[in-house]
Amino acid sequence: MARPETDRQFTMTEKTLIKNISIVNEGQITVADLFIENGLIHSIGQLIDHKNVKIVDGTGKYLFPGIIDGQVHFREPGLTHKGDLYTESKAAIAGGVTSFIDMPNTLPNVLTIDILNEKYQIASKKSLANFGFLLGVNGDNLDEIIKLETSKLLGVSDDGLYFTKKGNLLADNPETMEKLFANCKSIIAIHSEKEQIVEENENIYREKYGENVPIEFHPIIRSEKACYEATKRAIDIANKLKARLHILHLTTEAETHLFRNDIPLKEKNVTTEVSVHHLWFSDKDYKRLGTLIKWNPAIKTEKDKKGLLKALLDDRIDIVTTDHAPHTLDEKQKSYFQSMSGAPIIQHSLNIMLEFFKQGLISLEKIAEKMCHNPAILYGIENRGFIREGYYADLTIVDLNSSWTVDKNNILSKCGWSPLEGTTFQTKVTHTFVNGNLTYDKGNFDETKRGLSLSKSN
Ligand SMILES: O=C1C[C@@H](C(=O)O)NC(=O)N1
Repeated sequence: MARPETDRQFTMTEKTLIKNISIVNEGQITVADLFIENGLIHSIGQLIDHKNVKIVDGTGKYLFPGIIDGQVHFREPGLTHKGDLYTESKAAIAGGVTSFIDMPNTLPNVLTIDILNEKYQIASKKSLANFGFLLGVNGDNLDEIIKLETSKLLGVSDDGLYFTKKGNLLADNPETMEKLFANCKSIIAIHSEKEQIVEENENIYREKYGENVPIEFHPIIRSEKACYEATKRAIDIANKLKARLHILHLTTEAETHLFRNDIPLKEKNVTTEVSVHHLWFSDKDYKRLGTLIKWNPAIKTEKDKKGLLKALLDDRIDIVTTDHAPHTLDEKQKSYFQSMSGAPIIQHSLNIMLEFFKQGLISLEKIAEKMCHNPAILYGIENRGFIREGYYADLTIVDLNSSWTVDKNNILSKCGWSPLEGTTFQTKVTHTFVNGNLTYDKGNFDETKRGLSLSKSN
């Protein structure tokens, strides 16, 4: 099988034979051996006999393609007191995530190709996982963006830009959106909330409670209406202009009905995702966790949570992401308006989905589809996301019968806390291979290798 053209630096990785493992891939679970050579999956089959290789006994364990997380905020450059490309990629790998796509709301915002290239440079030196970056887009750089060869970009996005730069957001400017959608050839990933509606709601509650609005009102302020109207309008414009639209982190049951499941993912021009926290938490959790679970868009009701899972299972929702967004505890534990939105969660995303499996709510094959195969298809990522001979050996081994509890001592994200502290998971990631290198082995890291930039298939 031909080696992918993108990179040859991993020819030095050790040859490894994973023996007798249940391989979860492309709708099937098959017990087999898998041989890794030169960073790639060399062969899959029964009893492959190789000498002088590292052996990993997979008996009783499950092998997934490495998770591809389509939405993260690793904070570098500019916000590295919260997290950086080294620390957050390390947390990712402990959670079985081998590739990530990072959003443009770092500092400076990623509004030019130079800044985008700088992020790739930093990641190639620091990231333990494979990486891709979206170029930021808002009203200010729109004219520059549409002059670019956008088909070559992994994607463009407005996500999170409102944290560092007010005004000119896509969701509030349909004319800007139309111009972008008409001229952009890459995927356009948008954060879909109408800020005007949110601001009106904020004013109502500020008048009533001052700065100390109870957090329980967060999903009423960042309301279903704000989400639904923004998503509906974006889809209508995308359909009219034949743009390739991706709605990030869907949060309401109402919005799920705007998406189709009667065509294959490859043929969709409008796709969407759910982030794990919107499947795991609901508004019942605000009382217990307060602003620690303040996210934008907000965690909504039990009905929304159930509706999101239903839409994930019936393929109206295409992928699962984390929106991993570390902030320090100080930044989180503030009054309503002052508390930052977002939380670290990448280390536990596979555990969360496997917990749903344990509850009989989703199959292992569906988890692989939504966390591995579909992100690769959706972003057009070459030679990753599937367990196939000739593909990169990005692989995650899990033990489905091993309990552990999240606490401060086992959290790897730089911010050092998690909204999941005290949660016991019944499954454990035991090994993570990145480009054939056993980067994570039962709690120990091999930090000698760096991840590769994700390349786009045509
Ligand atoms: O979309 C986003 C961005 C993120 C962040 O903190 O960067 N936090 C959020 O709550 N939502």
